[in-house]
Amino acid sequence: MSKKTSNKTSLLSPYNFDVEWNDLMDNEDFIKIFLSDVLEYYIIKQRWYGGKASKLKYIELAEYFRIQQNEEVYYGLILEVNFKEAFYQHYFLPIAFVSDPDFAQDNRILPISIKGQEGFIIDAINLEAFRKLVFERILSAVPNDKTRVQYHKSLLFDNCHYESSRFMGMEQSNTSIVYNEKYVLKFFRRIYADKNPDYEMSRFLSEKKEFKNTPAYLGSINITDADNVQITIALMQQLVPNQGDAWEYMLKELHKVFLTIETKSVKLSNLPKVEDFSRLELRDVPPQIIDWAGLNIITKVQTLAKRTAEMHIALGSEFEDTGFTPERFNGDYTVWLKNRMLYQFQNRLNTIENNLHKLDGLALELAEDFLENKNIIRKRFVNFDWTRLKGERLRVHGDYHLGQVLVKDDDFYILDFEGEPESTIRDRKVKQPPLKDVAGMFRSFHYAIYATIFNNAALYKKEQEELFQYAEILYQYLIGVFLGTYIVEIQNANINIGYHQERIFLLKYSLLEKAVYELGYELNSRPRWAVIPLKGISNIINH
Ligand SMILES: Nc1ncnc2c1ncn2[C@@H]1O[C@H](COP(=O)(O)OP(=O)(O)O)[C@@H](O)[C@H]1O
Ligand SMILES: O=P(O)(O)O[C@H]1O[C@H](CO)[C@@H](O[C@H]2O[C@H](CO)[C@@H](O)[C@H](O)[C@H]2O)[C@H](O)[C@H]1O
Repeated sequence: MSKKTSNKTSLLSPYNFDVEWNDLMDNEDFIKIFLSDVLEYYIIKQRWYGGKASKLKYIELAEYFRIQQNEEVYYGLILEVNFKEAFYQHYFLPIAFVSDPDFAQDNRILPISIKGQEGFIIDAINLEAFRKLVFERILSAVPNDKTRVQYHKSLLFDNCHYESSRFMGMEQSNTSIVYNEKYVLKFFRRIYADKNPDYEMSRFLSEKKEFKNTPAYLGSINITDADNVQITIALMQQLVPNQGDAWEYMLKELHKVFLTIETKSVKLSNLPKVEDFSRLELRDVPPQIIDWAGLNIITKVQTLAKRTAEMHIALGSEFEDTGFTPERFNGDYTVWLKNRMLYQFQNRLNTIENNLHKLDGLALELAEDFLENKNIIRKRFVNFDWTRLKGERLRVHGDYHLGQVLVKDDDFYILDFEGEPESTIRDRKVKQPPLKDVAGMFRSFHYAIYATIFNNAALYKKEQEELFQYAEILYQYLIGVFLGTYIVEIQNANINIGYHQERIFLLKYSLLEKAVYELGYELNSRPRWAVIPLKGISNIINH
């Protein structure tokens, strides 16, 4: 190997290697230069890189494998990124060598010359030939593939051929490719030494349980690492043509509801209140509420509740695969839960203390209340007595909110089963009360209602404080209508989610857990929104 310059950017003249592409990964000089000289600079700029808030120490190559078809070879790399704060993360990066100087100018990682041929190493996903190869390898997958790189396909993925591919181009933490405008292949970027829950859940729900309201599972790629652990690197699903996600949809609908306050002169004092967590059928919703909010938002919430129940019914109806069989609450779960809650809570206290200066007005007031009430909140988390719970725990979605649901015509499709981003891969697979997902969705309703008020402050005539009172009434009806449908559906299918008081206890517990989780998320990424979970926490502890 000879090096023409010691500069560290990808605009350099190439590093020369006197080896074939097929042997490049055995070349120690290449690995050293690739990992330390250039990759650090490349990786921190990527959208999918999740280590931006920490200090990168060094990158190691944990594993590499070949993604190939006949003579065409690409490398899949599993990179171990080590941080100064004493933790590490793994990322998947497939690489290709291209010699066309006009190609992928913005996506080059390293200029090299291999056996005299000058070119660049790039992220292979940029290369159509690579995307086509991956598509064809999944399409031609054989049953029970036991090789190191296992391609799998479902019976639904058949009778087609490669036509086109493009980046999906959505705001996302992984990289998804749309094929033939019909299929979506998600390459996972952050990799965990296990099967990805998104793959497990998608395959289980769609292939095994034929749950229709999630994109159909079509195929996947898993690799077996040096410790014989299976690691998912890609998931192929049907593309669901849609009109956007349920978050955008709700924001639009809620804006109309808030405008109606003026156009129909809806008086707060005329709106009947409803008890927390009531179960409401349509006929239980008072005419004043229907007249204000409109029938559409109510029936949409019922449909979403039905789909949520059907997802949980599918997840709760497995008796063979122990990864999915329902379980009872027990002492081990309780110890696990309390440790997790206390750790998360302490971490949030610290985040609030460090970020108080970013808050003002109502948010600051509520944050100060939060700190003052810390012992009461902590006690709520510790007061979890499993001996009083009769319901079951299931595998759940784990990060269920309106942004994970697609709207298609009058129906909803549930996506992204990767679980809660801050949790370890093992924690994400722990069986939980399904009401935890329901609470996630209720928090999202609460978010959507408050986001509507904040986003449109100038368009509404009433003071914010008064709008918050409308907000709380609307929220209580929406969750009541959701529960009215959800509980009937789930009980008709004999899934045991506990008796009335137990359900309310689990909902409140999970709402508090989720709001505390959100508080950290908001303070780190969009402090202006921290007021929403703070309001949620205050509502829960003051009731
Ligand atoms: N099968 C699909 N059909 C249609 N759109 C999809 C599909 N899968 C994902 N999307 C779109 O891409 C977005 C990101 O997908 P998601 O699975 O949440 O990715 P990530 O895990 O990278 O965040 C979704 O919000 C949705 O808009
Ligand atoms: O990126 P993910 O979908 O895995 O989820 C994370 O980011 C979400 C924000 O996009 C965050 O959700 C929170 O904000 C939503 C509105 O943007 C709201 O609907 C959710 O109720 C609220 O939790 C989610 O918690 C986080 O895991």
